[in-house]
Amino acid sequence: MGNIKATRRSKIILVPYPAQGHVTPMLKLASAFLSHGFDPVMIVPEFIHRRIISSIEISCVSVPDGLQMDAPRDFFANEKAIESCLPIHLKGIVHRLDEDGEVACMVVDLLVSSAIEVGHRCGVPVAGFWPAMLATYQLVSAIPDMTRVGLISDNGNPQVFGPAKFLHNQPLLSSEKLPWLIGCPSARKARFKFWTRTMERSKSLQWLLVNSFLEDSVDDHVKPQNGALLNNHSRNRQPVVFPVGPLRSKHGTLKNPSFWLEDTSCLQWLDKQNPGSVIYVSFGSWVSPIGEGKMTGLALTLEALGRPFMWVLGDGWRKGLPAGYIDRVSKQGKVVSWAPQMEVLQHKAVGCYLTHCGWNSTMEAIQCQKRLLCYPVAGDQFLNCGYIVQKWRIGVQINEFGLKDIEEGLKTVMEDNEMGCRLKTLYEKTMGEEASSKTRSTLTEFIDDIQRTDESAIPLALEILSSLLNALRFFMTSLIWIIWIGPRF
Ligand SMILES: O=c1ccn([C@@H]2O[C@H](COP(=O)(O)OP(=O)(O)O[C@H]3O[C@H](CO)[C@@H](O)[C@H](O)[C@H]3O)[C@@H](O)[C@H]2O)c(=O)[nH]1
Repeated sequence: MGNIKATRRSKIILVPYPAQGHVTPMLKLASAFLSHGFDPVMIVPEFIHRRIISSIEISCVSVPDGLQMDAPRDFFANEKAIESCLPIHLKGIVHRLDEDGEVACMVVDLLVSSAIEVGHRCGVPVAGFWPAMLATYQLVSAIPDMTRVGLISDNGNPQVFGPAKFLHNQPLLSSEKLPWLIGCPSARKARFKFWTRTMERSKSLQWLLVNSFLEDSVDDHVKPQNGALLNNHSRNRQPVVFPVGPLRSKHGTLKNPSFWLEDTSCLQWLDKQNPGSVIYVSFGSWVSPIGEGKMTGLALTLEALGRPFMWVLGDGWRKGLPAGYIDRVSKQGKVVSWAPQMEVLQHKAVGCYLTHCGWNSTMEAIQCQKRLLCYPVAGDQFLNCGYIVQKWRIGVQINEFGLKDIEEGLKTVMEDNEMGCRLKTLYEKTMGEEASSKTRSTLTEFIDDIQRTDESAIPLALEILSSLLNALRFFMTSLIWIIWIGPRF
């Protein structure tokens, strides 16, 4: 690969979805572009910009989202901001950054699909980004096929009931757990509409970078060359998929992209616990609270287990904790609002991780080789859980928070010696030396591709210019003929 700085197009604009689980992998991608010699520029709403700007070494531009600074930013508030407020501001930023034709490409999280259209309108090449598992992308991109064969209705409601294989080679998934089936019927309908619009817009993309490796789910794809995948499973046009994950941060460029202050006192607490004894509990950053009844049940069960536990509980999650609970369990359990999760998972005291199965947390657990107790809550988490439990067998699913349920789950994960071996094998397969080098070369392949597009754009531009000049010459000749020569006959 040539030196990018020596060429004109050195900027890559990255547009993440405004949530921690999306911004973190996008920053890791930005960091990878930086080490390839590009100047990555992240575009984030003001409320995120304020929180991360001092801790990252990637250029970051803030954009208004039209919401009050302290207003809740749930899925639908974000959707409104992305559809109505982002495009106009983003267009101005892209024009400014591309003033001298410096932008090589825009990388847009598929969940911010209005930005795809902005990129096209500004004449900048656009690549999509999928921060989660390839299998989930395949599942949502199969929506038209699923509707056509009657698996789901036109509104996304399942027409089959119970566990089913929605795509060949994927684990069983209950039809009620399809990624858009969240909340009341009108919310489900609105989410399904969001996904159909997202996938429709993504058809205009030439490339899709996925924060995932080749899971056992890609036989609907053919491999045209090296690491890239050409999706041929649907009649619909699809972008070429580049599995560039799981993305990991390069030291120095990403100190701490956390939206919230990390409570590092939990690390000293972990230092005092016996190796492999602690249950780490966290439901990520984006999941809505699971309800007061379930919270009470989980709190009492963790206490009754008599084992040390560390629990991440943001303010909104504390409703349902028994009165005085945190003080009462303080010898046995450490409760924090936000933790330095990677350091926690790397700690030898942590024996297993009770998780919501968010994709980033799943990859971090594999990286740190921690066994999983899975309690998926919404969206892609059920499919991720299917892979963890049915395919990779590195964890078990917990359906209830009763003492017996958790005790049995713990027994299974902690006493299964083979599970440790499977985790090690999976780590090697996904993040070992060979896997990392493959990931790097897949990213290089993508970069070569955008540069080829850039080079081929110059002859195309010259060709268009020459056609315009020919047309102009023809017009002028005709005009001269009409004005000067015509009247003489
Ligand atoms: O105390 C904490 C808790 C979490 N994290 C980090 O926050 C991220 C959480 O990401 P993830 O596990 O993917 O969960 P969510 O934040 O909930 O992510 C949303 O986005 C993901 C990527 O699309 C989806 O897989 C999830 O289902 C969706 O909820 C991870 O990097 C964690 O290390 C911390 O740093 N400290």
